[in-house]
Amino acid sequence: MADLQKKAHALDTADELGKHREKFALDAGTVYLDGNSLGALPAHVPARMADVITREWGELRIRSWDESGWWTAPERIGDRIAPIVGAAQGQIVVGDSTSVNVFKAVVAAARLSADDRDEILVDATTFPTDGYIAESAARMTGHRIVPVDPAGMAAAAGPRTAAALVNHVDYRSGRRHDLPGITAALHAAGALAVWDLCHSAGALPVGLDAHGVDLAVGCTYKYLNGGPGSPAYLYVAERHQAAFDSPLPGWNSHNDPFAMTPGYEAAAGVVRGRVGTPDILSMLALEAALDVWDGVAIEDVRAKSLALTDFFLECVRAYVPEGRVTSVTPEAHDERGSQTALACENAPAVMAELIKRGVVGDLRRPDILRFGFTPLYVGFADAERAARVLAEVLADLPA
Ligand SMILES: Cc1ncc(COP(=O)(O)O)c(C=O)c1O
Ligand SMILES: Nc1c(O)cccc1C(=O)C[C@H](N)C(=O)O
Repeated sequence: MADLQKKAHALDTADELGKHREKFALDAGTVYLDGNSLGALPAHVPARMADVITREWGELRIRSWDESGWWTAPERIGDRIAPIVGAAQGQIVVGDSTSVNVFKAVVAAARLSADDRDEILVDATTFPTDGYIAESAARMTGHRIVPVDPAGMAAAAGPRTAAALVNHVDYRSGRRHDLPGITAALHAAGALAVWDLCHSAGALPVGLDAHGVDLAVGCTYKYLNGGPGSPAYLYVAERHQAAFDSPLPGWNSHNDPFAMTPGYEAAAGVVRGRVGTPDILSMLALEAALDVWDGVAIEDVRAKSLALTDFFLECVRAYVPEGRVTSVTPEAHDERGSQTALACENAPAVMAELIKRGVVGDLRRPDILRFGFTPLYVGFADAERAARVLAEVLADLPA
């Protein structure tokens, strides 16, 4: 135990990203490993929100749509997210929930594809909302959903495939899927690639432009720390924007919204991914939260994320008796996101007790303990403590 604690100390001392932790509101008594569900609060956000509420809303009122830049916030904040996911400017718009953006992206992909293609492949292991929404979208566009395990996605794409909706990192297992390979295979089959980045954006490089992704969606409340219910985003590759035909053509995506004409005319660019009035308070909290990324390279975040999950597993192996937990997250670095998922008997009771003892992960029923590692604020001593407390809890609870 002392050896691993010493090692954690050495790793934390050498960690260039360690200094970012002080930017977050965290308490020393808690190891927070649930940033893959709700990211921690960047400490400067409350002051910014006080200004938004008292001055921008309270004093400027309606003038803030122009003078405080409220109207253009969805594109402006999209451009802040862009470098984190490897996109050039002008391709990401922020707003609505991930679910709503899945709907826009799947319908738009179906409309962008050739008429004789009637299948939409969907990650069979997807977070449920993507599956539900894709199924409804497909019914509306006259397509058929084909559930496919991501490992078989490249092989499943064929002449009838219009598009595929795939998660970059699986919410449950933490498995990272092969975004470049699957995207290339879909393109070779003449289909479009739609990616859900909820569990990868802010945790690892995505390379949307470099890999030729067509459309993508993601949330901002996990590794981007935007806050509970912060707006999601939609990526539309520049080459698709002119033909992007939104199924939700609200007035905010109109070419001249304040003309208030009865006929719809889509705005140019990614603005056509907007729908109605943006949720400005959440959006501006997200914008402020993104300040923590100034000067941070996503490659460095990835390197630390892998080191953290490696070290956590090393500590689990050292402390937890063989057979009590089984990692369902792949060992191979290129198949892993930024979480470790451990299958465990009696998992609900184990997670409840972990949380009581200050180690906050979460449970995915029936038997998965999820531990998310956010490299900007989680350190190696946290990983060691989490594994140690897990071993103590398991020793105190019957198998
Ligand atoms: C992969 C994935 N997609 C979508 C969502 C959620 O969508 P929404 O933001 O609409 O709740 C989550 C998590 O909540 C998720 O993990
Ligand atoms: N979005 C969430 C919420 O509103 C409440 C509780 C959890 C969430 C989540 O984000 C869950 C998460 N997507 C997951 O991977 O399980």
